[in-house]
Amino acid sequence: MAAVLEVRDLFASYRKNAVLEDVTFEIRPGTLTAIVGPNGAGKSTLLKTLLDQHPRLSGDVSFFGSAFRKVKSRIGYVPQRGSVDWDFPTDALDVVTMGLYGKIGWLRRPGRTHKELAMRALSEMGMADYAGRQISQLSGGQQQRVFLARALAQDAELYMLDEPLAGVDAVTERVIMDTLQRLKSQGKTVMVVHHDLQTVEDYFDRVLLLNRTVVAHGTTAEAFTRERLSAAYGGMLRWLEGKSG
Ligand SMILES: Nc1ncnc2c1ncn2[C@@H]1O[C@H](COP(=O)(O)OP(=O)(O)OP(=O)(O)O)[C@@H](O)[C@H]1O
Repeated sequence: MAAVLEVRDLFASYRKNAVLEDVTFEIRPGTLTAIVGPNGAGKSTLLKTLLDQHPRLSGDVSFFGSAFRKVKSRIGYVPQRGSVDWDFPTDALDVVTMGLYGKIGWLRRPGRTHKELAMRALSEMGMADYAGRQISQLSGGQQQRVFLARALAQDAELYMLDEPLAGVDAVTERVIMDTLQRLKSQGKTVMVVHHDLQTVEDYFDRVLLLNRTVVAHGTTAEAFTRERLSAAYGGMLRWLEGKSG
């Protein structure tokens, strides 16, 4: 089957500081992949560069065999919660409805069916009761659920999430992971920047281990090994001492 995402020889930097160097990998449909690596490894920059939010110096990126701008509506992106202005005066339902703009068209106003789609996505995330709540008045975990509802409403084929589990409680973590597993079982493709090494093996079937370049990529059993992790993190990882395999 054709790749959902193909990345070849990708380089990116901030001014003169190289962040991504010669990044090459391919994501197949129906997979759930954790993007793992130390702080500053370039995980967020990778997502932003793939999604044309950060310039690439060189390299090729194709989604479904096309450039990002041609297939945008098939890709749902959930940025890091901290990168968003949550004081912006809008409510949860509007945030989700705005995610539908690719479908609505920029010149048309959302109609009743769009609001219904958005409500359904909020309900799936257990957030229906908060539809009319200003987003500044939601907890971190609730904001994260609204963000995921927005991506769900978009009905994308590929979902890219930047640390969706950061700072959320155990219930929200469960809701989010169940949702991602369900998307996978529906044949969708999901890529998640993930920090908690303890849960990688439980939650994900594939791992892309990144430290400026791809250190390992494959099934969790292949890529998430002691050897590969120490290559990515250096000898600094105490947690590795207790890890088998
Ligand atoms: N806007 C920016 N301007 C300059 N340098 C930046 C900027 N954003 C990130 N960087 C630098 O680029 C490198 C990669 O950052 P990035 O946020 O992509 O890493 P990350 O793997 O997502 O890190 P973390 O796990 O801490 O979120 C870091 O050294 C960071 O300091």
